[in-house]
Order: sequence, then structure tokens, then C-alpha cells
Amino acid sequence: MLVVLITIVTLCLYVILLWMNQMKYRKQLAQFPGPKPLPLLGNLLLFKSIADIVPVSIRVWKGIQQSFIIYLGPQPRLVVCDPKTAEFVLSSTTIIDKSYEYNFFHDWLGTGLLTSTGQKWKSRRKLLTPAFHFQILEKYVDVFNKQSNILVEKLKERVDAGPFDIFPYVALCTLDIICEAAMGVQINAQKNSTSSYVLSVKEMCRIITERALSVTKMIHFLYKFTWAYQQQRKVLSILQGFTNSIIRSRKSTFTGRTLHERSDEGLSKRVAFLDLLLEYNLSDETVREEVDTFMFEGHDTTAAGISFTLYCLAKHPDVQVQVVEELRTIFSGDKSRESTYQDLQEMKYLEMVIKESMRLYPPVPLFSRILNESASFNGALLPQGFVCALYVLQLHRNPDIFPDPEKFDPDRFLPENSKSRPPYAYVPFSAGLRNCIGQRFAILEMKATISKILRNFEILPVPDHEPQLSIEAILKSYNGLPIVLKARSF
Ligand code: HEM
Repeated sequence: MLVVLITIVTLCLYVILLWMNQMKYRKQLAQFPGPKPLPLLGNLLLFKSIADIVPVSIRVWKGIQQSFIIYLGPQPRLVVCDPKTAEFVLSSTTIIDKSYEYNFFHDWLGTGLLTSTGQKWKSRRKLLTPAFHFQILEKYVDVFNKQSNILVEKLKERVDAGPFDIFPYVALCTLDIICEAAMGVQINAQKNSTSSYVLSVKEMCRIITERALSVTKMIHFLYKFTWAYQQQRKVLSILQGFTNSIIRSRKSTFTGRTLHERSDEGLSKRVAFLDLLLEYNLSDETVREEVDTFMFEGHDTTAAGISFTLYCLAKHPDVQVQVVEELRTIFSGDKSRESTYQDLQEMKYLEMVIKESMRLYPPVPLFSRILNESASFNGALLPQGFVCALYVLQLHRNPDIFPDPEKFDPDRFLPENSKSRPPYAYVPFSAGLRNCIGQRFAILEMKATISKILRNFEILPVPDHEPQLSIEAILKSYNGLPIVLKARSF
């Protein structure tokens, strides 16, 4: 009886403490607009499911037209939708730690580069940066070519066969690419297409996103009693079993020669980023968390980037014609010659198209930072522990910076049209110290894959289809990204 009483009193005190904290925040942050929060629940009731994240946040933004405060439970966060606030957060050398939602990734990614903080992040970033040197990236082009050739063969089965969702095809291709280029192993996901790994990544992202919107799932102790936790355990055993097998496989062929010693091996030998980790004699657990991080960050993001770009090209045949013209010039009309690193550098118009697609459909539409110490901004003192959520999807549609923001117009990225744009108005790869380490890899991969598809197929739209955007760690479309394919004479 006494134990029950103590538990009830403790819980009540905890709830009162949370509520008092919320009141304190409301006073401190009074100058920022936002929907009125309820005690303890905050604005959670606005989001009945993760399907509501995009429509609700767009509705809120439309009523306010500036960065706003939203309460997920009693905790406030500043939803950053304007370049000035984005600059305050991203250019900071102190606001570099991730918000508490990233803890939901810990069971899967541990504290790898994406989720780690402080000194651990600094030393890992230093360790991994050489793996993305352009001389190393150059060696990956033949992997991009090989895997996009397989994708083209798969897509030939869809020619003149009506609408189909392009995303699952591309996701298997980008999974093959990250495994072979970065991990040094071939898993042939495209050939054995029922990849439980790909399905598990999707499920894990869904579980993590849902946790951010549910009070019971937010609290780790309570989360353990939910069905989602049981589901997470199953999914994690698939995900971690998969990466453990990659590590084992690469370890068995690792020669022990360091990156420096291997510089004599020339372009023919690739050094997978996993080799770098093995070279440093890190523990198996450390290697696994970095491998999982790269597998996650490195395949779903590029899959979204490529798929949304193909979707935009289907909807904008005039733009597609211009890209194909550029490719005809680069390849002198040769459909099957493999792309070189130099060719990819020359695809300037395609790069503008990819950038415009990532403006409207940023593969990572939302990411957050936490303040480790209080900071002044715009006359307000933002308290320690405060979360700033960079809402890239809305930032990229800010009409003050991108007039007629819903219009797909790659010319926005002509040098003369971008030079006066505020530096933090366009940040698909984030910016500042914790920007995306894989961005040059990603751009090369996207160009290699999209250009190969366009040399082989004409991409047609599905009339009246509009993507229903959803945020599941990466940007997805609930109703798919359907396109139609016709053979192209190049
Ligand atoms: C179109 C493709 C991609 C996009 C849009 C993208 C975007 C981003 C963004 C926005 C962040 C910051 C996330 C945050 O602060 O929470 C990030 C971080 C990161 N990305 Fe990417 N990414 C892409 C591809 C890749 C690829 C191909 C790799 C690896 C090969 C990669 C590896 C990483 C890693 C390891 C981090 C964490 C960096 C750190 O905190 O130091 N990404 N990415």
C-alpha cells in the first residue's frame, strides 16, 4: 500500500514539475508565435498520426508565415522556416548536438557519426573525412555505373506497361551501391528484390518517427511495454544481422594495408570506407554503429533524391528534353558508354534539376539541434536544453526567397540567380560543422543513376497524381511516386 502511495505521489510531483517547466518556457518564449499548447500535451493533439506532420505544419506556417514554436508534450521546439534563424543555428560552433529524438535511433545506430555528440563526434568526423576525398569518390563511379545498368535492365520490364512506383526500384539500387561502394561487399539486392533489410529500414524509420509524437513511446521505460517495442526488436535483429554479416565479410578480405600504403594501388582498387574503420582497430561495436549509420544515411536519402527527381522530370517534359540534350552532347549520342567522373562533372543542367527537386522535396525534410547552453537570438534568451528543428521542407518553400515557391524551375540554380540568395536558405545537406559528410558522394551517385535512366527511357507523368508527402525520417510519398516509361532513342 505504502509503495503504491509513494509511486502515485512521485508521479504527481513529476507531472507538476513538467507542467511548471512548460509554464516557464511559455513565459520565456512568449515573443515567438505558434499554436496554443495544452498543459503537458502541448500541441500533440494536432498530430493524430505521422501522416499529419506535413499538412499540419504547413497549415500552421501558412497562418504565421515565420518560424514558430510547437510543443511536443511539455517540451517546446522552434520550428525553423527562415534563413536568418537557420543561419543562427547552423553557423554556430556550439549548437552542434542533436536533439533528444535522435536517442530513438540509439538502439539501431548506437552513437555513430549522425547521433554522437561532443568529443566522440569530433574525433569520428576527423577519422572518416578522408573516406570522402574526391580521389576516393572517383573510384566509386564504376559501382554507380554497374548498379545503374542493373536498374535499367529491371526497368526495361516496365516499358509500355503503365504506371508504377519508381521508389522501390531505386531504393534497391542505392542499397546495392552503398554496400558495394562504401562497404566493399556485394549484396545483389536488386536481383533478389524482396530485401528484408529495405523493408526493415522503412519499418524502423516509421517506429522512430511515431515515437516523437507519442507521450508513452517517448519515455523509454513506458516504451518497453508497447507493441512498437516488440516490433522494433524483430526489425533490429534483421538490420543488425545484416550489417554484422557485411562486417564479417569485409574483415575476411581485409589485407591490413593502410589507406596511405594503398595509394600505389591506383584507380583500379577501391578503398571502402569500412576499410578505414578496420584500419583503426576499433571495437566491433564501434564499427557496427558507423556501418549502420552509413547504411541508413547513405541509401534511403539518395533513393528519395533520385526518385523525386525522376518524378519531377516526368511532370516537366520541357526540362527533361533539356537534360537529354545535355547528355547527348556529353556522350555524343552514345547510349551505352559508361559515365566517367569527368562526364558527371559536366552534367551542369542535370545538377540544377537535382537541386531544384531537392528544394521542393528535400530527402531529409527535418532535422534538429539542442542548445547545450542558453543563447541569445533576436532579443530572446533561448534556454539551455531548447530544441531548434530545421524544417527544410518549409524553409525551401519560403516565398521571400523562392518566388512562386511551388513552381519547379531549375533555372533558380543558375549562378546568376543563386548568387544573391542568403547562404542558409537552401540546405538539403544541412550546413556548418555537422553538414552531410556524404554529399559529394550523393550528388555523383544521383547524376550517374538519373543520367543512365534518361539515356534509356523517356519518362512520362501519371495525370492528376500529386504526391502526399510524409516524413518518416526521410521524405516519402504515401501514394507513391508513379511514372510511366517508354523506350528512348538516344
Ligand atoms: C541525397 C542524399 C543525402 C541527403 C539529402 C543527406 C542529407 C543529410 C543531412 C540533412 C544531414 C544532417 C542531419 C542531421 O543533422 O540530423 C546529413 C548528415 C549525414 N549524412 Fe547525409 N545525406 C545524403 C546522403 C548521404 C550519403 C550518401 C552518406 C554516406 C555515404 C551520408 C552520410 C551522412 C552522415 C554520416 C551524416 C552525419 C554527419 C555528422 O553529423 O557529422 N549522407 N545528411
